[in-house]
Amino acid sequence: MRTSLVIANWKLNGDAELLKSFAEHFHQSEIQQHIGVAICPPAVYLKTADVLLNAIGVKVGGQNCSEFEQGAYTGEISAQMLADSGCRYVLIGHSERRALFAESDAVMAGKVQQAQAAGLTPVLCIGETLEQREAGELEQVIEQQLSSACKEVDFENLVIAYEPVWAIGTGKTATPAQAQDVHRLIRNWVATKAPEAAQKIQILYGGSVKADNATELFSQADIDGGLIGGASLDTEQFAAICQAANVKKDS
Ligand SMILES: O=C[C@H](O)COP(=O)(O)O
Repeated sequence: MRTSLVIANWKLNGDAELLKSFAEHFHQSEIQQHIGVAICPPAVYLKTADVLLNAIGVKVGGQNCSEFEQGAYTGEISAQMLADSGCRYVLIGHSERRALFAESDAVMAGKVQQAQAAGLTPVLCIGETLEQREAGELEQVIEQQLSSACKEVDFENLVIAYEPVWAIGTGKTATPAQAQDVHRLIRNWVATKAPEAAQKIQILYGGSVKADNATELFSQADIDGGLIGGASLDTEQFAAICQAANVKKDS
């Protein structure tokens, strides 16, 4: 059985007070005893998150890591530094990194390898733009993003997040059927590389997930939870999304 995973991506938002509010809420609700729950705050709050959240079973993650292990790379944070700060996960290749910071497919493999070498679970983010979808390039884009990033990867220690770019922060969610189709495509692609891991790998959906659409999305056969942006800044709404993910899938 696959257990669900819900990850909060705070992006360039949040502060120590919001972390405290999360900690209080999850200390009470204990949903993290039934599904995986993680939070990716801005890097300067990771140690605070480590202290407040790891103790109650909510995992912590970075929003990005360097493709380099160490050296003269001003402003970068290595995967090992994230691990040292209490992280279990790191987001790799979020569409905002790709579009706004010119991260190409070419650097993804290095980041995934660095993350796994540091003992982190990379959360590889992939997804198509509206133009690509309308041009009939969906499958090609998804497979290209997967194959560029998954070189010498351990599929047993990988999470994939499907985030259609046109659904991120726009209020336009993919329909459950649209999302399920792509999640199945992703699982089938993983099966061609690692058949056993394909049934176990958690594939998350991201893009305007809210408390009121989470249940239908998470009930799809190949959707194993979510990567939540805007709605993760509201503790109660994020907790409701976590409750909606409390379903197990056959593996
Ligand atoms: O990492 C999260 C995704 O970018 C989704 O963001 P959103 O929930 O604000 O659409």
